[in-house]
Order: sequence, then C-alpha cells, then structure tokens
Amino acid sequence: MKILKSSFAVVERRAEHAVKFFYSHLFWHNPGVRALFPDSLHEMERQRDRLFAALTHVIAHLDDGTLRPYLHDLGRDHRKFLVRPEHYAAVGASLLAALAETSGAAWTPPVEKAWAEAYQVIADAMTAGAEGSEDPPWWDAEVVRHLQYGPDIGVLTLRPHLPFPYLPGQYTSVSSDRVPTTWRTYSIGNAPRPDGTVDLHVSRIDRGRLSTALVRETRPGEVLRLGAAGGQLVFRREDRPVSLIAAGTGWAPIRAMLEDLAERPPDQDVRLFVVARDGAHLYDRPLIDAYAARCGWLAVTYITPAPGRHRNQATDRLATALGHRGMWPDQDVYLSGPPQFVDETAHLLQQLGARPGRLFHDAVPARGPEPGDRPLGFGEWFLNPPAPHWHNPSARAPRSY
Ligand SMILES: NC(=O)C1=CN([C@@H]2O[C@H](COP(=O)(O)OP(=O)(O)OC[C@H]3O[C@@H](n4cnc5c(N)ncnc54)[C@H](O)[C@@H]3O)[C@@H](O)[C@H]2O)C=CC1
Repeated sequence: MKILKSSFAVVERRAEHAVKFFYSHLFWHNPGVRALFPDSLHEMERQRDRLFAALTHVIAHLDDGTLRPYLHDLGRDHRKFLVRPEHYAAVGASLLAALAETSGAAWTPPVEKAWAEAYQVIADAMTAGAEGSEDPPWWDAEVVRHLQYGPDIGVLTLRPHLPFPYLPGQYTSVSSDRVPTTWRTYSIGNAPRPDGTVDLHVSRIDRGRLSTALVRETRPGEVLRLGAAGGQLVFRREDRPVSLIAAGTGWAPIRAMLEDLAERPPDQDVRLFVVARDGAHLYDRPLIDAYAARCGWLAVTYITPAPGRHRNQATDRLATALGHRGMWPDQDVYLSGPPQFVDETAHLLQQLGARPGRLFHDAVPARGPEPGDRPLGFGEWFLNPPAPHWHNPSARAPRSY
C-alpha cells in the first residue's frame, strides 16, 4: 500500500502528462478502443480528467473495505460503455506504461510489481461485477412523449423495454445515438407508474450536445439508453417536519417524491420551495397548485427574481424565505438544483441550524460544458483534484421495489 501511495504522489505531480501518455498509448496499441471514447475533443478532455479522478479515488481508498464492492458495482455499470473483458488487459498495459514513463527513476521493479498487482485486483473485481450482474448492461427506452416548455426545457416520457427499478428521487444516466458515447445523468421526474414509463426533465445547456439533442431534436419513437438508477435523494419517513427545495429542473426528483407522498401521505408537514429563473420556468406550476389544494400537509412557496434582476437573485430571495421559516435543527431537508445553488443553500441552511445529517442532496458535478470551460491545468490538479464522477454505482434501488 505504502509503495503505491508514495509512487502515486510522484505521478500526481505530472498528472496531465501521465494521462495524455496513457491515452496515446492505449489508442496507438488498440485502435479499436478509440471508438468507445467520445469523439469531441472537449468531451475527451473531460474524460481524461475523470480517469485520473477515479484513479485518485481508488488509491485514496486502498485500505478501505468498501473499495472492492465499489469496484464490483463499477464493473457492472461499465458494461453500458461497451467495455469487454479484454479491454481490462489493454488498459492495464497502458496504465503501467504511463506510470513508468511519468515516474522516471522512481519506477523500480518493486514499484512496478506493486502496481501490476493492484491493477489486477481492480480489473478482477470489475470483471467479476460485470459477469455476475443480472441486470442488462443498459435499458433501451422508447420516447413516447416530448413536451417542450419554451426553447430550453423539455420533458421526455420514456418507456423502458424491460422493467426499470428505481426509487422516487433517484437519477439515471442517459445516452442517445444522436451523440454517441456521451452519457449524462438526469433525475427521474415521477414516482414509479403502473405502465413503467419514466419522465426526464432536461434543461438545455449552451454547447451541451446531449441536452440540446434531447430538448430540441429527439422525437417520439426514438430509443434512448438508460443506465441503472442510483442516488441517495430518497424520502426518509421520519417524525420530523420536512422542507423540499427545488431550483430549475432540479424540480424533477422533488416531483417524484411528492407524487409518492401524495399516494402515501406523510404524518408531518411538508413545505415546498420552488425556485426558478422566471415565471415561465415554473413549468409545472399548475400541477403543484393542484397538489397544494388537495394535500393538507403541503404548503408551497414559489420564488423568482425581482423584475429585471439576474436569475440568481432568486437564490437571495430564497435565503430570506428560509431565514423566516425557522425550526431548521428539527427538520429533514431535501435539496435539488444547479450545483452551486445546492452548495450555497446547504451552507446557508447549516448556518441557520440545519443538521448536516438531515440535509439530503445529490453530489451534483459542475454542469458542463460551459463556454470557457477547459481541462484543468497541473496547478489546479495539484491543489484541488476534482471529485470522481458523481454517479455512485453502489447506490442502486433495491430490486424488490
Ligand atoms: N438531483 C439534483 O440535484 C438535480 C440537479 N439538477 C441540476 O439542476 C440544474 C437545472 O438547471 P436549470 O433548470 O437550467 O436551472 P436555472 O439555471 O434556471 O437555475 C434555477 C435557479 O437556480 C439558482 N441558481 C442557478 N445557478 C446558480 C448559481 N450559480 N448560484 C446560485 N444560485 C443559482 C437561481 O436561483 C436560478 O433562478 C442543472 O444544473 C442540473 O444538473 C437537475 C435535476 C436534479
């Protein structure tokens, strides 16, 4: 363990070089593998960052008993990327070559042996996870309805071809043939229905190829691919008041929870805050009003910016409303929305007294690609290595749901 950690510290200082070398080596020696990776340069750069983040995560958790189950689940979920057993050997060879090249004189026979063994443990666990899974590698899902709210929001209803298990509040990853090899996570916007259909609420991002394809181009009859559902944003039935806080299409998982609560009403009061950049973006307001009228336990506060103000001023207005609500130490709070919104609001709630263990939200990655986005430079890497991809493969819905 020690040998790996100190060797990785050397490599980490030259992370950018190591990762570039790794991919060049992999694609040069295995030209067929290139097709499994994104063709856009920008996506590929994000992919590079992800690989190193994943490696950092594994090294950091080498002594941790949770690593093996994590790798197991990761292997199971990698089947949707068309990863086959022989790819593990190819990746291992290129990884060792990149580590050797980057380590220079620090690459000694004992270091090489330690890395080769560690990689084998990783590859074996992932392969076993892939082979042992009873789930399909992905779920084909036909688009049966496409609702558009203005130019940038689409709600797609999909019918998976096989039963698709999930809990209200969870997310899935999505891919379309329109943007091959790109997968993005979207929360599911409804509680499980008898017909098995699921809704995705998609907010289009400038230069976001998949979100643009989903909102503006995808039509009924098309088939998308879904990865297994996951995520911890699921309702806990505790004897405490609840606040649900949703911003933008972060409304989707909150809606799923609310649908479920309407079916099986809670004993406690629920306050829903719905934040949007303007009135037109409160696209589900009629439905929310109907719930508020029907459910005695539900109260709703809508928040938009003051006229003429920037969209994010709604977050300042939310802060004021949260300050007035009070009782934070005694509540469970569910938060969903843009990553910075979630971070800021979680921070504020803690300042207001909310308990961290009663604050629930997904670890949403920065939305990308944004204009001006670029891969991380070495300095940024070193000072602030990015977190691994937010999709936690171990957070599956129980199959019995
Ligand atoms: N489980 C989750 O947490 C989910 C998260 N999302 C995320 O929610 C976002 C939805 O995007 P849109 O609908 O276009 O939202 P949006 O850009 O219209 O933002 C809605 C509101 O969020 C607040 N906000 C946005 N950016 C902010 C910032 N940087 N700082 C402070 N407040 C900010 C503002 O009050 C804004 O009016 C996406 O980033 C998506 O990834 C979506 C679904 C589920």
